[in-house]
Amino acid sequence: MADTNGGSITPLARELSQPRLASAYDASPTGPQLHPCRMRKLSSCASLDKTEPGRSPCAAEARVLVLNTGGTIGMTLHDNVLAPKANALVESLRKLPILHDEVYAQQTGLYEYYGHETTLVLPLSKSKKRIVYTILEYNPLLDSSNMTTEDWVKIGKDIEKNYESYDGFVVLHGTDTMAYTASALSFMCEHLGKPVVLTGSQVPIYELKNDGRDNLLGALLIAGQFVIPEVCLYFYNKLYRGNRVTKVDAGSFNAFASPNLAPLAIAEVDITINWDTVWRANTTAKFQVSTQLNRNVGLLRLFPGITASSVNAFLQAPMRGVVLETYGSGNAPDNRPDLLAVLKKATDDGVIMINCTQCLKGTVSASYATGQVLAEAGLIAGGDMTPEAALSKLSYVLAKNELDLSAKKKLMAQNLRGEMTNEFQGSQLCLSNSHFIQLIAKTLSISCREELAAIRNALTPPLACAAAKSGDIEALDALREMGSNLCLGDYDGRTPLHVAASDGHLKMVQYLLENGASVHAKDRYGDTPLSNAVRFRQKDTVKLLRKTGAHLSRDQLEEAGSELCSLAVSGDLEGLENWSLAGADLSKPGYDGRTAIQVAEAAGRREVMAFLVQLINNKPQRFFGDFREYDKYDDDDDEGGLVIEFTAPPAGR
Ligand SMILES: NC(=O)C[C@H](N)C(=O)O
Repeated sequence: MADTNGGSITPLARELSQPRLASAYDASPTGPQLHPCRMRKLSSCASLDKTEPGRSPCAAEARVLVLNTGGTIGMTLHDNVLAPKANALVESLRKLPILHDEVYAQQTGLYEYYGHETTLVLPLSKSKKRIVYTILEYNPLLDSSNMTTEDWVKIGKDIEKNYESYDGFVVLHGTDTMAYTASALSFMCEHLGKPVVLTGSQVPIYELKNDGRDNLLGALLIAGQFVIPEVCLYFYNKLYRGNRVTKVDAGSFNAFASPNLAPLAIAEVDITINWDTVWRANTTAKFQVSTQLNRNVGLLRLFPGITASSVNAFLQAPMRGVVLETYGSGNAPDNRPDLLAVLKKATDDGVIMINCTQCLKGTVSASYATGQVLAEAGLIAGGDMTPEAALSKLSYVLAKNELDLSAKKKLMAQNLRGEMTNEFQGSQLCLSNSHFIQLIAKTLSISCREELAAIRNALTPPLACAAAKSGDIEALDALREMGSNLCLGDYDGRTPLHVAASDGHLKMVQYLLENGASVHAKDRYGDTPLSNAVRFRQKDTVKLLRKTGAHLSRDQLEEAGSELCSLAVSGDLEGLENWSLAGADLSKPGYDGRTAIQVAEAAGRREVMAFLVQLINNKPQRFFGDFREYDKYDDDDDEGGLVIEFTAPPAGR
């Protein structure tokens, strides 16, 4: 097994690991040639950072897909009213130097490489990243007041379709119903591992003084640089969890609030991510979008004197789910038997009703008799959920036809995507209070909270990586219980999952995936846990990561052709199999235009050709050796009639 160099791949080790394969391939009869794409990337990326000899050429480029659904950000005045203007946004962004670097685009052949006119690139970010973004404009563009559940489904499907090609997603959207869309998408996106950031503006981006440029820039910087596996909303320098926001101001740039959850990030001089609050992945399942939504849901706001008959009319079929907006901490009149009877009848008939407060901030609690009556009428306490979140959650849960009514009710009471605060939260032991950190702080004479947090953030990722390296799940569990975030990277951006994947600690990989680790984390070299597992030939880990939705990046897929050719020349079947399991296209040409099969043929490696044919035909990939060639292979046969028969591998292999 390859030496993983302590779980952390130094530039030197990386350089040392390449030449054997590169030279074998370069020794091919036609000699080395540079693929045009690679030439572009090498020259462009070299100009970014010449000081890191082993850095993957494109580690510093991230890709973001922008779905432009409409909203004020792209509106212009027609007959004195604002309305969306089609086909105008890309051209005006292209002229804004803070949102597009034309020189870089030209010098690096960006347009030819990405093949479309709607791709732009941000100037170099503070952390030396290039964010390349492609805008997909919807037709028609909508004022968000015109949006329906069909539009949520379209956005969800577009994210799903493009998921593997981008590092993150930005959704441009009107502010009026943005909180509803953000909430709905948060539930629809199951096992999300990448950032989806909704944003828009209060003033069109075409106007002299507007908030659209800053909002779009901030959303792009976050979506391109941080693996925040959540549907978020970015507005006026703050990143919020999408299902926690509500629009609170129609006339200010500061239009949104997240009353019951602190922002996930604040973008001031620097972008500061509050990693303690960011939702952590806990799954080994692949990302998917659930597009089934039940439209028979509604919001009903209590007011003094509301009549039982109007409530009764509202609750009639086909209504299946209702959010009742109640007073204070979830209260309703307990002296109105007529009203309570109507509510009870509806829940008895199978309508799911959620109790949410009308207050902007706070939670539904069982402290008053006036609240108790609603529980008795069969309503489910909605905790501190916003009505927008509760409504879209109902729509999502009610559409799960495989579940019975009680399972649906159970889901409604559960925290699915961080939309409600768990009761036990807050009592969690925090690492900043732990003895270990306290001791270090004392030794260093540190007492202020910020410095304590800085120590914790600096110390825990390397500790977690060390535990992952030694396969010590107990130590990781202790770190996790103390509140540390197992998806954070060390000084090289390497996360515990990178380390465990490199070493093939399968149980550890499984544990990490179930406890917040992201399969999409990239280290400073652009490597992901999957690319590490491939490099170190950890076949079972490759399989598990793939099952969890890990995939090679566009650049890794591009470069795979040359890598496969090198492996083919050296007869490295195990290496080829690992690339194949990781999703590489085995018929991808290398840098001189030949495929691995052609290179194997030129090198006289028939066993490799046979193996590749078997992999390409998707036959069971179970052997590294014994097969017998059925020699109909004819070098002169231009039709390429390759026929190879395999014997069963010997027992016990
Ligand atoms: N600021 C905005 O975007 C408001 C606009 N009416 C919309 O929601 O589309």
